[in-house]
Parts: sequence; C-alpha cells; structure tokens
Amino acid sequence: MARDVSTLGPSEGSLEAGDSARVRTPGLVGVYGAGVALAVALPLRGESLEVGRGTPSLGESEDPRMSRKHARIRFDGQRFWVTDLGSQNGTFVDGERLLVGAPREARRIIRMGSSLFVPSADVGPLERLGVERVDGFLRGPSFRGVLDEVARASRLGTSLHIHGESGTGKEGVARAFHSLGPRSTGPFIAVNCAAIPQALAERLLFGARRGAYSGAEADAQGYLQSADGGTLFLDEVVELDLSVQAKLLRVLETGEVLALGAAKPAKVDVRVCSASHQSLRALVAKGRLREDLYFRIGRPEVVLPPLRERPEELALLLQEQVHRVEPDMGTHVSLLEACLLRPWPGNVRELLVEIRGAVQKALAEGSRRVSSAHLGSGAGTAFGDGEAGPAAREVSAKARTLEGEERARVEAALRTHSGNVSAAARELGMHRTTLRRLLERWDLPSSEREEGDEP
Ligand SMILES: Nc1ncnc2c1ncn2[C@@H]1O[C@H](COP(=O)(O)OP(=O)(O)OP(=O)(O)O)[C@@H](O)[C@H]1O
Repeated sequence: MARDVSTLGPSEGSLEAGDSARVRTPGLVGVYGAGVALAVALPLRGESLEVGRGTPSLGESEDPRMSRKHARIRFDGQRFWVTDLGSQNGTFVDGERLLVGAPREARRIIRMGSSLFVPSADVGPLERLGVERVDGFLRGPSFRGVLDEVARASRLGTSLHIHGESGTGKEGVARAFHSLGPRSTGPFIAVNCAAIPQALAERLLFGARRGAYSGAEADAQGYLQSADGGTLFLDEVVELDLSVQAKLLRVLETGEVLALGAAKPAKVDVRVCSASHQSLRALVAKGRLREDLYFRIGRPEVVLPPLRERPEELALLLQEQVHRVEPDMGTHVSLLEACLLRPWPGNVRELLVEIRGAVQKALAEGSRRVSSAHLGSGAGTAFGDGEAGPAAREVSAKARTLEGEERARVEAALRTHSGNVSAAARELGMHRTTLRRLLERWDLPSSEREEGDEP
C-alpha cells in the first residue's frame, strides 16, 4: 500500500503486542488551532497541565485569540477538570463559557480562544504514532490498532469479520485484509448483500449454466468464481437468506461451488471478509444468521470505532474535504466545534457529504470561511430522540440516502468527463483509487483512457 502523504505527528511504528498493557497517559488532543486542523497530543504527566498560547506541543502557528496562560487542566483519575486562568477570550466546555477560576468538568470539547481540545484517557498512542494517510485513507491510532489486527488475520487466517457502523470505512479495511495477505495479487470482489435482490442472490453468488433458467443464454460466473484466488467481501452478509447462507457455508467448507444448472461442482479458493453494522452474535441469537456460518466467517472479528470516537481524524477529514471542494476556503472554529459535538450516525460518509454542502452554501453567500451556520441543522445529528442513539434500521436508511447522493455525484462527474476516471476524480476532489472502489462497488463503467491520464 502506498503511503501517499506523510503523517501529522510521529509517523513510524505500530501498536506492538502488549500495547494494551502499557500505562495510560491521560491528556488533551489538540484538534484545531490557528485556523487549521491538528492532531497533537498534550499529555498530562503531572497532576495538571497549563495550556496557553506558546504551549510547545501546539506547534509554531500560535492562536492569537489564546492567552499565554489560558486554562489549567486537571485529571482526577476518572474525570478531567478545566479552570479558566483569567483568559481574555474565555474558555468554553461543550459551547458553555466558564467563569474565571471556577473549575468545570470537561466532557467533550474544550474551546480556548479559537483552539479546540478533546480530553482523552490515553493520548500515548497518538503521541507515538500520530495520524497517517495511506492510499487516501486517514488513519488515527485506533484505526491503526484495527489494521494491525487485520494484518495478523490476513497473514494467519482465511476469514475476517468487520463490525462497524455504516460509513466507518469497512470496505477500506476489507481491502487492507486482501492486500496484506498472500492473495493480494488475486481479485478483490465486493458484494453488498443488502443491495442484491434475494431472488437473484444464488445466481449472482454461485453462477449459472446456460439454460439453467429461462433466459439464461450463456454461462454466467458467480461472485465466488470471480473471486477465485482472491478475496470475496460480503458487506451486510446477514441480509442473505438462510438457504443461501447454507449454500455459502458448503462452498467455504468444501472449496467447491455448484453453479445453478451445473452437473459437477468446480473448485474455488476464496478468502472471505464479511461486514455488518450489527453484532453477529446477536443476529445468530435472533435466528437471522446461521450459527454454523457464524463460526466459519465470524471470527476473528475487528471492531471499527465510529467517527465520534475518532476526533483526531474527524477534524482532519473535515478540513481536507473543505479544501477539496474549494482550496481557498477557510474554516471557522464554530464549524469544527459543532461537528465534534454531533454524533454522525452516517460516520465518514455523512461527514463528507454534509461538509460539501456547507462549503457550497458558504460559496453561494460569498463567504471566505465555512462556519457552523453553513451546516445543515440535521447534519450529523442522531435520529429519534438524539439521546439513546439511533435505531440501526434508521441509521442504515440515512446511510443509503447518503450513498445515493454520493453515487449521483459520481455519475454526474463521469458523464461530464465521458467516463474518464482521473478527470472525474479530480472534479470530485477524491483520490482515483477511492473513485475506482466506488465504481467497482456500484458496478459503474469507466473509460480505459484513465491510465494514460494519471497525473
Ligand atoms: N479514514 C478514512 N479516510 C478517508 N476517507 C474515508 C475514511 N473512512 C471512510 N472514508 C470514506 O467514507 C466513505 C464510506 O466508507 P466505506 O464505504 O468504506 O464505509 P462502510 O463502513 O463500508 O459503509 P457501509 O456499511 O455503508 O457499506 C467512502 O467514501 C470512504 O472513502
């Protein structure tokens, strides 16, 4: 995998075995300062930490709205406390201004001047590893921890299950499982099981011989045959009917697939990576997933944390998206603060769509900075009461709408550039590899001319 942009903060190294046993370092994560997104760790080595303009970990670009001695942070072993030290522009916790000298528990976001900080029980991994960008994907410490598990699973096993909310980047992780393993030169076939009509699922997965059903005029390969020698990614695997699940299990156990209408099975050698936004164990208990299939594809499992638990990535993703849409557009601290306070049920996909909309609104107003006022009121907010978290079905409905919007934009860009992937990717402000993944996923055609066009 190509490391295409160097890291923010320390870049080399990975989470070592035994990392979890390491002593935790509580502290703050600086996510925004002086008009730019950051990902810096401010560890609390003693009992407390004074933060202000000139704090060394904040780097060279100083926030002029921060006072030299702005606020003190204390950690009592469980909770963080913030005290404003008489700053000129105030200290805010989750948007509420503190009285000078009166400590307040820091919950989610601390604003000092125009800088934002997130309390964290352990900033050690961020301090050591920073946030890196590989193949167009931003990877903070928690994502990289997941990728280390994926690398192990890829080297040692033949299956992997990814559990994560919609839009958290499960497909990117599935591709990592493929490319880090011994079959990386083989095909990677991604199938969204929620999008295939169940009446066609068998035919699409296992293939069909000519004449197997009326209208079958030629032999058709199934996804399993197409993935031979490589990896089959089954997104939302539980959407497959139980009878199809039984056939899939047989293929995985025997290494043979029997196409519809075929007299003899054919050998296939496929690694399976599956994904789900719900817990597979719970789905087994509800009778929606066969227990025997669970034991074949449900282990090992990696859990992708939702975007709201990866604030250091959220700020960087947001800023990158703003610059993709309009390179000269600035960001106002209120935009970052509002986004960091919202739960983003549609995760990265939702964030990217909503930020695009906010930039377009700012442009239409002739504004040079995107602020929270440009953000849609429903952007990133939970469905339902907003307290208990959205019901899974509602989340995926919203995610489907967002995916529809993303697809419409991609189709329009391809039409404008007559199917040329490089040109369309430039217009969309996304990496070519990302666009190719989306085209594969939606089975959209592209022009062969793209390769010669590479910048
Ligand atoms: N860490 C990241 N850095 C950059 N872009 C990301 C990152 N994670 C996800 N994305 C982008 O967010 C979008 C959604 O990601 P992806 O399709 O992998 O999510 P998913 O979990 O598979 O979603 P679903 O469950 O709905 O299929 C894609 O456009 C992807 O490129």
